[in-house]
Amino acid sequence: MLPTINFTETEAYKYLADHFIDINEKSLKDLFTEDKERFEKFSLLFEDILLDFSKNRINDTTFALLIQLAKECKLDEAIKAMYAGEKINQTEDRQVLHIALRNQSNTPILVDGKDVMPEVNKVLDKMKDFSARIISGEWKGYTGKAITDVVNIGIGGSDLGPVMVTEALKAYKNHLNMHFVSNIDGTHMVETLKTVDPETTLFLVASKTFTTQETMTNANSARDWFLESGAVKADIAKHFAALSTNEKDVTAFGIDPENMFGFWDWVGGRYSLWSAIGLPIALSVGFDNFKALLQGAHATDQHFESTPFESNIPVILGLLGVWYINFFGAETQAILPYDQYMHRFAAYFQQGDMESNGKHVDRNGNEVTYETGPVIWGEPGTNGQHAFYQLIHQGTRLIPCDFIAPANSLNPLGEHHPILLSNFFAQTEALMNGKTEEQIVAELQKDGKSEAEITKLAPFKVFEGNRPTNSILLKKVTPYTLGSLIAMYEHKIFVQGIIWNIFSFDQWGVELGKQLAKSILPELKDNEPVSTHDASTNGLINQYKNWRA
Ligand SMILES: O=P(O)(O)OC[C@H]1O[C@H](O)[C@H](O)[C@@H](O)[C@@H]1O
Repeated sequence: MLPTINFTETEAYKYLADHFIDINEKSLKDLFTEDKERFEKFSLLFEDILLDFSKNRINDTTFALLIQLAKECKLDEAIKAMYAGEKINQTEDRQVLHIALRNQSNTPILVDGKDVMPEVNKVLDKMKDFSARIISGEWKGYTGKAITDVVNIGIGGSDLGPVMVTEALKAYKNHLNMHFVSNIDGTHMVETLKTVDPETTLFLVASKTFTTQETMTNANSARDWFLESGAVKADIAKHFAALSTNEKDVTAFGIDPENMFGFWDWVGGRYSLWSAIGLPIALSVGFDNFKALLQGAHATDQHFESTPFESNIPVILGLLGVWYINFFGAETQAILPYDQYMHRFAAYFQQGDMESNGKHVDRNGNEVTYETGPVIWGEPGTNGQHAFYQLIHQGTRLIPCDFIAPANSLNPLGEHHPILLSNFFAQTEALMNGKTEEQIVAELQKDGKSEAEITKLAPFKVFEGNRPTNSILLKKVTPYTLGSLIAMYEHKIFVQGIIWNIFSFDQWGVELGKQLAKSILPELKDNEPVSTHDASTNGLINQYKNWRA
């Protein structure tokens, strides 16, 4: 069982609330002037990842109080409970053991007294064997040709992780063409099928439950398309595999259980890329790279489990988020990777974070009296700079940003990478220091502007600065480093969920819309006007019925 402490009633919270008044007066610039050791104190090197959190609105006292907050909220007990396989997903009565999927040390992890590692390793071995046969061309389609294209059909956690990682690791990719169909919008499937050949395409039906409406509808359409190509039912075994926990429905769909890659209900959908759901990753970059991804995540898991909070990266990232959300009133968190390959990283953590911590009821079942999970958003640099950074620099909201960049490019092309990184360094510096009115005036005077022009323009050109950022510098984007980085963000989400006293591993909030869609679907069959809903919904449905061809 997880502790159920209201963090706003802790000693640390009360001190932090007072201390916030002091810190809120201070500029980051002053904090750097006051403390020459600031970078050394507030940065951590973990293997090939440097986290610099010195450009945050904290000082020694803030840091100590945040650590105290984590301790008072019994974060240590919560971490132990997760690693020990306790059923910390209490509303679904399940363990939370994505750490077992990447437990490369292979130490026993018990679920209801039974070590899960032999099963985990069995599926990994099956993935290894299967991916090798597909990649080498030994596996043949129904007309004897090797597989050239893989279409993953899944949504949410059965899509976003594999998409994000296969994109992030594109530089390590083999000849297989990867496609991902998630949306129920027929366009997604139709446009994908236009580019593939049934004789050389492998479909992966990825669904933890194997009941998700979008995925099952897409999978049925893919199977129909395949059978219309001249293939017969028996050929399905050569072109369809399932990544699921639900063997019964996989078999009913017509997929050979031999082609089923299983996982378990103690793997949350948004934490499942390390399981059989990661098969598209293993196919795209080879199993050794997939294993390296797991190893990187495992290294973070060990760090998170055993490092004192003061130098524990996920703990620090989580606490900084709490500091901004609950004391400064920040509503969002931007994730800004300066790496084109990582262009889906923020989208991935939109599900990871917002589905986990978008909760308004605490672990006692009471309405919370404080803010919880932030809105996660972001785009790769430098594109974002030319789009929304204006608001980050000069808008009215405080937006904590994580800047992520690799020191080495996987595509060194002329001066591109130094230019990219100069922007990465410049942005956090600009956000911190801003630009004062005196600096602006001096600049305008130098440009020969008149006093009248200077007075008119200066206020618009001031940057108040003092905007907090984390910088995460990676030596290079490798499968291992990426695995470590993803796991850091996962555990950060866990830390925040514990502090906020919410359940991070259920997702009841996605159910209502699904239920209503199911009851509306039969109403769309005929052209009779509906009157069973509110006026707005009736009006929309009836206009749709009028307009549809
Ligand atoms: O893998 P599936 O069972 O098809 O689920 C796919 C997705 O569906 C749901 O809407 C959940 O909110 C997600 O957490 C999940 O990842």
